[in-house]
Amino acid sequence: MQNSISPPTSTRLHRNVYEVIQSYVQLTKPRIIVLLLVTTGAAVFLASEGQVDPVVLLATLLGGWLAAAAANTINCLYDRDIDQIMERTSLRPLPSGRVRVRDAMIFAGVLAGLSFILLNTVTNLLAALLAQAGIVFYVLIYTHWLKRHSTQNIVIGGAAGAIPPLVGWAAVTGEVSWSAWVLFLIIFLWTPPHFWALAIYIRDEYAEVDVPMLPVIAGNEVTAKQIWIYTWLMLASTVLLVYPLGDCGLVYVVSAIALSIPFVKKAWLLLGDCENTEVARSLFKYSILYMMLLCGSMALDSLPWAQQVSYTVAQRVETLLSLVSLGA
Ligand code: HEM
Ligand SMILES: CC(C)=CCC/C(C)=C/CC/C(C)=C/COP(=O)(O)OP(=O)(O)O
Repeated sequence: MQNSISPPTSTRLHRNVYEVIQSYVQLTKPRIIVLLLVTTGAAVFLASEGQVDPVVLLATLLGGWLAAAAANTINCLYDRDIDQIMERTSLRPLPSGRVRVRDAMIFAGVLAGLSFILLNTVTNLLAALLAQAGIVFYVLIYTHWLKRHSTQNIVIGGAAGAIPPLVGWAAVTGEVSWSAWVLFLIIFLWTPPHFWALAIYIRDEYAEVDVPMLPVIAGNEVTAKQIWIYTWLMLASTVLLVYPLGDCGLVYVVSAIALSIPFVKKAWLLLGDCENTEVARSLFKYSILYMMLLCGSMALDSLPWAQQVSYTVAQRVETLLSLVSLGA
């Protein structure tokens, strides 16, 4: 007989199924994947020059999601010892025992395999191999080799997080052009301000588990200076899509300039007040919004109406300049 206080068996079963699914989803670090996919999507739009094939777009996003989910699951497996100690990560599915190690391994293998099959079948081999390279780089170079051994861990290891746009570009064109490498460069240079801002306000947690993040070893002042330098390098790299590559036009230019102002302001504030964790938190949060909107502006800019706007404005400017030079 059913106990009058406990919920009926079917409700409990539903709750259990829901909790299991939730645990596996958490293992993939889903919120981070959203932004990785936004960068992939931007590459698909740019490479398609306004003629996006919805099947390619969907397959690339799904394949990219599967690969990133596999990479994050393996990272959770590898780091479960330190994740158990850090407050921020202690409730993750592996340290809290909600998912078994063996099951997580199988899950990661299945995700990686499905990613390869999907990308290779619907797009091409290069895109599939690049996604697998992203997993290998993130797991071996970042998680295994650098994370616990170098203050430059996220600079070099951060290259893994810059691979998704290469996957997107390759999925559309079958190759990786200069424009794809510029997208890679933008995300590569964005990663230090993104992560070190966070590392400044959770420095003690990393110190507790002996992970040599820059603020732990070199202090906040050095980290804030590095953030300042990388911010400018990253902003300079965003120009390359306009000149010399000519991939983006007016919508992107206006957005990139507007979005860069708060970035510089927050990095500047941190430079002057590097112990202020609220400023660091605000820069970390803004770095995410910045990348999301910058990629959105690239996608918008690739659409025919935006190309038309850029063309019309360029023509008017040219006419104006020739009138000015005639008058001079
Ligand atoms: C080595 C490079 C990177 C490191 C070490 C890093 C590290 C982190 C960490 C520790 C967090 C906090 C996660 C948490 O609270 O559990 C975070 C959040 C986040 N990261 Fe990164 N990150 C890197 C690169 C990237 C890249 C390339 C992207 C996407 C393009 C990205 C997107 C995000 C997003 C969207 C969040 C917020 C997640 C949330 O709202 O919970 N990160 N990052
Ligand atoms: C193409 C492809 C599949 C590329 C892989 C891209 C990828 C999964 C990037 C993740 C970057 C990231 C969130 C690092 C944080 O790891 P962490 O271990 O420092 O974070 P934690 O302390 O929160 O665990």
